[in-house]
Amino acid sequence: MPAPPAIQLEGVGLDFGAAPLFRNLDLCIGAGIMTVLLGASGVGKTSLLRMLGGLVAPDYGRVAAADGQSLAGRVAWMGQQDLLLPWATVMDNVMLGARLRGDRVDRGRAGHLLDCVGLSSHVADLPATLSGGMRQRVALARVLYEDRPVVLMDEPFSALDSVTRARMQDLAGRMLAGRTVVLITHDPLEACRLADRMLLMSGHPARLDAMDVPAGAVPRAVDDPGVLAAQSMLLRRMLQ
Ligand SMILES: Nc1ncnc2c1ncn2[C@@H]1O[C@H](COP(=O)(O)OP(=O)(O)OP(=O)(O)O)[C@@H](O)[C@H]1O
Repeated sequence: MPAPPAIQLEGVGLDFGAAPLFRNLDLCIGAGIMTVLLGASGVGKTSLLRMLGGLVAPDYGRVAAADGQSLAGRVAWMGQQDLLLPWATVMDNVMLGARLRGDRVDRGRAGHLLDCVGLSSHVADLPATLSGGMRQRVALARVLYEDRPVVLMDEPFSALDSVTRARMQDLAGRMLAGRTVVLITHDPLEACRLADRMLLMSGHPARLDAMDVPAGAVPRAVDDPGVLAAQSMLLRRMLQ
């Protein structure tokens, strides 16, 4: 994998209608680490992620990789909607990006990733036959298959039951290590397990405050005392 870049936002402003969502925002998304974004609904987390991925252009300022190269082709995206093609099998959905680019597909690797997300018996199924949580796991396998240095994830585990969610956090924490990852979540435990850096967004226009991160390598254990203490502090802060 090519070296993962840092991503720099300089003087970024974004307006939707009259209300400014961002004004003069300066932020560096660290290279090769997992940055977790938290904040109330509607504060602008998805909009920030979309700017990082080049899906929305800022009204002011610039968003660019710190290595000076284009971000195009270096980003894998996992949105709130799984965006699975309804007429393609689970296996074909995982390899969709490669097919669309005309790259050689690797069924062995796709099968291995589907095994990792617990869907090895569903490779030939169509998405409509899966539950919401299973579809989310297909989308996770697809992001992992893309093998990109930058990975942007918008509430990737929101539809999962708590046991499967903990397993997918472990998998994502291990398999995305060393990449530049930005993950949005509403779940303080998820944030404390996965964050190398944690940012809490609040206000209009939005500001970003760095929160303390528990010690230890990602993914941290669900019952790690440092994780549990940080989780309750974070929840208290989010309630304010
Ligand atoms: N394309 C758009 N056109 C107009 N307004 C938009 C657009 N996209 C987002 N907004 C508005 O910008 C604000 C922030 O939306 P955004 O989806 O970024 O919030 P969020 O923090 O990710 O929320 P959630 O946690 O509910 O997903 C909201 O008020 C939303 O209505």
